[in-house]
Amino acid sequence: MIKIDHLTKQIPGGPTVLSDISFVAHKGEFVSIVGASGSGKSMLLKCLALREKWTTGKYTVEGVDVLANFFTGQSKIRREFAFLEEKPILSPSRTALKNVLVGTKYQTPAWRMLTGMVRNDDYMGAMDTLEKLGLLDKAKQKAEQLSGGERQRVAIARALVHGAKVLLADEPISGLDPHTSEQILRDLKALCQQGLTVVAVIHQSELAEKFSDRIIGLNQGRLVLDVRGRRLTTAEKLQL
Ligand SMILES: Nc1ncnc2c1ncn2[C@@H]1O[C@H](COP(=O)(O)OP(=O)(O)OP(=O)(O)O)[C@@H](O)[C@H]1O
Repeated sequence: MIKIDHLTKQIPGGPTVLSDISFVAHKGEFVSIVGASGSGKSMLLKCLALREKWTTGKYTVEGVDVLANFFTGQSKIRREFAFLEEKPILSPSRTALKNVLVGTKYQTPAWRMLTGMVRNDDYMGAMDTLEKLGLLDKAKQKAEQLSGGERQRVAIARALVHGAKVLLADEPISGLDPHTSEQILRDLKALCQQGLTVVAVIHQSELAEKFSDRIIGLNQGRLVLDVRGRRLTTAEKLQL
């Protein structure tokens, strides 16, 4: 379980961009973060990924205080939490399969990223994962020839192959057409049913309602909604 207690982030010498945020995300849950532009969604996700520091507050994973424990806290997050960028960074001249196998700088040693060398027995797992995400026929295609939705799914496959138990996705469907957006969210939902935890920034609240188990709503850095297992009421939507 991921647990955030009273997290506040103040930019040094600047504004407070997250104020007193508390929520939990259980294993296998699909949690959407919604809110207007500038409400702090990406900042919250980056704090969860340890890409940003917060000012006060406690972050625990499986009961372990993340900041107080290096190996069972910070190191575990770096190993098991994958951050999915809005526009995934793939190596354009490498195939989808090679991108999945090689991993990112957070997932794999630098020498492997540079040389592209992988173990033969890793191939089967990568192909299985690409198949699960409907990309088997694209495995040998160069990343630069893939569509936006396919690139996003390659990034998801890459995270899974490198052992991600939690996906932190920053607007994973931004710029994609409605059909592809739903396909990606359906894939993520199916992975949650297999035990993956997903925390995703989603701009369209109707898609968040359709696919997520829990909706966290932010307004000007404050948590204004924490809704589980149902759609948002009109009054709740007005709070965003
Ligand atoms: N380094 C920084 N210095 C000052 N302000 C910052 C910094 N980083 C973020 N902010 C501010 O924090 C607020 C929240 O930013 P964040 O990117 O989390 O918003 P968001 O909800 O993800 O917005 P969007 O939906 O437009 O991507 C914004 O007002 C932003 O300007």
